[in-house]
Amino acid sequence: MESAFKELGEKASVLDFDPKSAVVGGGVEDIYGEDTATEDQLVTPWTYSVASGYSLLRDPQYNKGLAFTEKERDAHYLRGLLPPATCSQQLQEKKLMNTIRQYQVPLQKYMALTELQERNERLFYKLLIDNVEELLPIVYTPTVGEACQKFGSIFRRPQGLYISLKEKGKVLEVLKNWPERTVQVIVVTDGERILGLGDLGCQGMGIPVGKLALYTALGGVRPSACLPITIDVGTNNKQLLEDEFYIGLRQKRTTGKEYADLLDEFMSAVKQNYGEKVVIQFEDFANHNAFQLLEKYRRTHLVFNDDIQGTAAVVLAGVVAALRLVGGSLSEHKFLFLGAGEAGTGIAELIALEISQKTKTPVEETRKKIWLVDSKGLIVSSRKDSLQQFKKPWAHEHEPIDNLLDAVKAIKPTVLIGSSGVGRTFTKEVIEAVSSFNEKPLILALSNPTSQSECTAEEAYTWSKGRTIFASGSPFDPVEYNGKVYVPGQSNNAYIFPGFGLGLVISGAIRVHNDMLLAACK
Ligand SMILES: NC(=O)c1ccc[n+]([C@@H]2O[C@H](COP(=O)([O-])OP(=O)(O)OC[C@H]3O[C@@H](n4cnc5c(N)ncnc54)[C@H](O)[C@@H]3O)[C@@H](O)[C@H]2O)c1
Repeated sequence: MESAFKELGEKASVLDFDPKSAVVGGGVEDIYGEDTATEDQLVTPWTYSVASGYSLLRDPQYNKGLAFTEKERDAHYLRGLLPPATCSQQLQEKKLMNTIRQYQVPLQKYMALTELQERNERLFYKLLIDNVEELLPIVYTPTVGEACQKFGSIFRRPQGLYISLKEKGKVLEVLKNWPERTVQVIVVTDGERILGLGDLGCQGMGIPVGKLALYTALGGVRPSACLPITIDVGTNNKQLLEDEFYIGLRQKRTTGKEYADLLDEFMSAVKQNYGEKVVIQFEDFANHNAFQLLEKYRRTHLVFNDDIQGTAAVVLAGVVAALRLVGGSLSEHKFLFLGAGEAGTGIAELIALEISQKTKTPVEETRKKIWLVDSKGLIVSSRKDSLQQFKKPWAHEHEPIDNLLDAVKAIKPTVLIGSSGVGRTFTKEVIEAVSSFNEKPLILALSNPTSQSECTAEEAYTWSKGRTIFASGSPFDPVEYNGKVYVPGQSNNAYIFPGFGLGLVISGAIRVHNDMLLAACK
């Protein structure tokens, strides 16, 4: 098969590699602890082997299947390796969409798309771009959640990079095993809080893979510049630990110093290998790590936590857009959240910042318009000592309330936001209560996947007698109520992270700031 490869050496840069844009980083800390951009340095060009013939048909990056033209078949030693017919990409797309639409089970559609990605990457992205509304729920929430749950059983070819405790001390070497040298966006998870499904350990890989597919389909970032990574530090999911098909480390999650050291090694290795300007998107980390990691690395790396910051930007954008229907300015509204984790407190803070900027009021004041309920009830000042750090700014003066319904009645919010990851928590009583003092209540049921949504679109419209302005994290179909069709919105960070990440890449940013998020949501 050797003859089937053409050693192109430096010429390969024309195809896939631009040495001028490649940098190696390091970063020097300045006296304020903020490090500054590293001077771009040229790196030695790699020698690339570009497949032809039989190997080309098995190289997903370049394979076109029957869409190879007669001329290409001659040029790339493909004669006889394909049936005589040629078929345009449009026709291939039509055929595949027909096949995918025939599958009744969403997971089968997911698997068909994964196989396509592994076979013919260009066609996969063409399909995704042209049919984004139809395929988004497959490669992303809700189906990707099920795919992660069953990842071990449906696992065929590895996608992305796995860094486990076994690789401690060798993370840089692992990164060097990845075939692409020019990486612009990394999405990384440790699998501890996959959607609202909890700890899925190593099987969380479906999330970075799905998110990065959207970076390409919606953001236009080249697939080869996207790197999905799962950091496997074990799992506390007993079912997975006992599952013979589980693909991850079979041990309880490591915490404390060992966890922090591995993350540290990873973050430095990324910078060393890909430079300063690679976006590192943290995804589906549990909140006890997510806030700390963001705080720790936001001054030294181009990091972005989609659950905290992406969700915040997209929800603020949604709320501002909804004001055209519900009336009033942002500062005239009162917000109540169910769920005070990454999504909830992230959104709350960005809303408070926007009001602060608009009204020239200190953010400590504007936060008072926003209330949060967690698993122990309304967050109030008497609970302050026992609250996690990220909840403390939301502990306002109020008597304790231990459930959502009473909190709704007491606070009388105009906007009700669900971000607890617990399904069916916006009950009939809750929605009726919020509808009793609002002409048009704004209700956002953000928890994913569909099974964890705080309520369905149908429940929201029916229980509010068609008055709610509603959006959800996972998509719902339009609902007919009293002879009128209501089309629910989808409030999901998928609307923002691909564009936000692209913005970071093309602007050459080296840090993420809140102003960028506010600009993105506008
Ligand atoms: N739509 C989107 O774009 C989007 C973005 C991010 C997260 N989410 C979804 O939001 C949910 C939460 O994500 P997160 O990252 O904030 O998780 P998290 O674990 O950081 O936060 C969950 C919060 O909910 C609280 N909680 C748990 N059970 C509760 C209960 N029974 N009653 C009240 N509060 C309860 C917890 O105390 C915690 O404050 C997940 O389902 C996730 O998929 C959606």
